[in-house]
Amino acid sequence: MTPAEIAPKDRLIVALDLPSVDAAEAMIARLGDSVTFYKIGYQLAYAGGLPLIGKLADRGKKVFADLKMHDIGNTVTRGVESVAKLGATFVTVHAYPQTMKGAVEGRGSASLKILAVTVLTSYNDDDLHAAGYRLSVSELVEARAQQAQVLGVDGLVSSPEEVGALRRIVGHQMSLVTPGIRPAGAASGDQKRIMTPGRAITAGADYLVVGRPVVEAADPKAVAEAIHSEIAQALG
Ligand SMILES: O=c1ccn([C@@H]2O[C@H](COP(=O)(O)O)[C@@H](O)[C@H]2O)c(=O)[nH]1
Repeated sequence: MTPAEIAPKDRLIVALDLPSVDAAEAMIARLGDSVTFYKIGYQLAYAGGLPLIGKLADRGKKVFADLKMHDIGNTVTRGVESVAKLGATFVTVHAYPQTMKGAVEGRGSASLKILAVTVLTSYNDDDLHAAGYRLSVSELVEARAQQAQVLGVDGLVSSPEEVGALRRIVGHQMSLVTPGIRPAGAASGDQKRIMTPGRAITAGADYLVVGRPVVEAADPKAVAEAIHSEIAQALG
C-alpha cells in the first residue's frame, strides 16, 4: 500500500500510555472500532504490555512497538529479531548509525518496519545544545534522515514541523510518523514541537501519534473520531 492509499482512520495511532494491561484493555474497549492502530511504549511495555501486541494483532489491529532501542549494534539486531516475532507493524530505534544498521539487520525480511526517531518532539534547539549537540533540531533531523535512508530504515519519527523538509529528502519511500500532535486548544504538556492533526497531514505526515489528548479525555472515542474527521478534511 502506498502512503496515499492509507485510509484517514488508519492514520491515527493512539498511544496506550496507561499503567496496566487492564487499563489498556478498558481503553481499547471504549475506543472500539473507531481506532485501528495502537502504540505501546515504555509505560505499558514495562507493565506487562508486550503480549498485548500479539493479542491486538489477532483482533485485526495494528501495533507500533515504541521501544526506542539504542545499544551496541549486535544487541539491537537481536532485540529487533525478538520484536519481529511479536506481531508489531512498527518498532522504533534511535537514529544513530550503528543502532539503525543493527535494526535493519535484525528485521531481515520480516514484515516489521523499522522507524528511526530523529529528534524527540519534546526537544527544541536549546535542549539539543544542553545535550551537547551543535546542530539545530532541523539540521539534526535532516542529517539523521539522510543516514536512515542510506541504511535502509523504513520510516522516520519526527515532529510535524520537519515533515515537509523530510519528504523532500526521502520522497515517499519512507513512512513519516509524527507525535507532537495537539488538537486545537489541547494542552501541549511536555511537547515542544507541536501541530494540529489537520496541519500535520497537510504538511505531509503519513501517521499521527496521539496519546494524552485521547486517553485522558472524558470521551476518548469522540476525540479520536474528531481527529479522523480533521485528517479526512485535510486529505480532501
Ligand atoms: O519524538 C517522539 C517520539 C515518541 N513520542 C511518543 O509519542 C507519544 C505522544 O504522546 P502525547 O501524550 O500525545 O504527547 C508518547 O507515547 C511518546 O513517548 C513522542 O512524543 N515524541
